[in-house]
Amino acid sequence: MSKLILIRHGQSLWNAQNKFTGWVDVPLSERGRAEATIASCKLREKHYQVDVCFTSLLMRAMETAIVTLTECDEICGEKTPIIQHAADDPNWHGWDKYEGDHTQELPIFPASDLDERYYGKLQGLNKAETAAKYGKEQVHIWRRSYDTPPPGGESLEDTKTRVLPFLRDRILAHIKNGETVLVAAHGNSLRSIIMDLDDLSPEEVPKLELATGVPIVYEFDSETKVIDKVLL
Ligand SMILES: O=C(O)[C@@H](CO)OP(=O)(O)O
Repeated sequence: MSKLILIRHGQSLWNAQNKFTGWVDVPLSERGRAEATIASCKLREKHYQVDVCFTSLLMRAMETAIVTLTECDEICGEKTPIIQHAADDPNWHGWDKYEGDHTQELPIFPASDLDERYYGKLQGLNKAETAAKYGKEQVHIWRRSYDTPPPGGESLEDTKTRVLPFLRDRILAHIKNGETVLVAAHGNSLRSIIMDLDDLSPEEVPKLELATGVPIVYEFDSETKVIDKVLL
């Protein structure tokens, strides 16, 4: 049975400082790495084996993917997770030049399509201070409404517009093959995916909150229809 395991990155240093992060490339905190370790153990307990992994280009999602896949490495089977960088730099001398045994590799594909929502002028600001300045209600609209973007940034609708083609063309292609896919990404790129899979309306999605480092596992039937969803 195909599975899609979604994981929001573990706590980042700016999550810990309550700052808007968006596209700023902030690494995990110590707690964030511990959350990814716990996620890895939970996946092992369930005997899940990952066939392919997708992450955003941002370090906090990549770190989460690597820790999740390597802490309890049974979830990779006997395979080695290897990052498959996009080879569009002419000076790139990377994995595509290597002609080894690709059957022993678990590919990790980093993709900007899965990046966090761009938070525009709010990036780097403290969330509580911003709420004190502009009002709690306004900041809640910027953070959780479907179609109102934060100043100079992306709305959830904008984020969903770039995430969904990637979900359909890249991620669900593996689900159709009966594979187990791990996606390590962000609150709002994952909200976009969950909105689609759970068929949530723009009125329902503001209530959807995702904890850091908690795997959400979807199971699909052979028609790529969701038949089960569990939070580990
Ligand atoms: O700051 C951000 O990039 C996101 C996720 O941490 O914040 P929010 O929860 O407001 O969407």
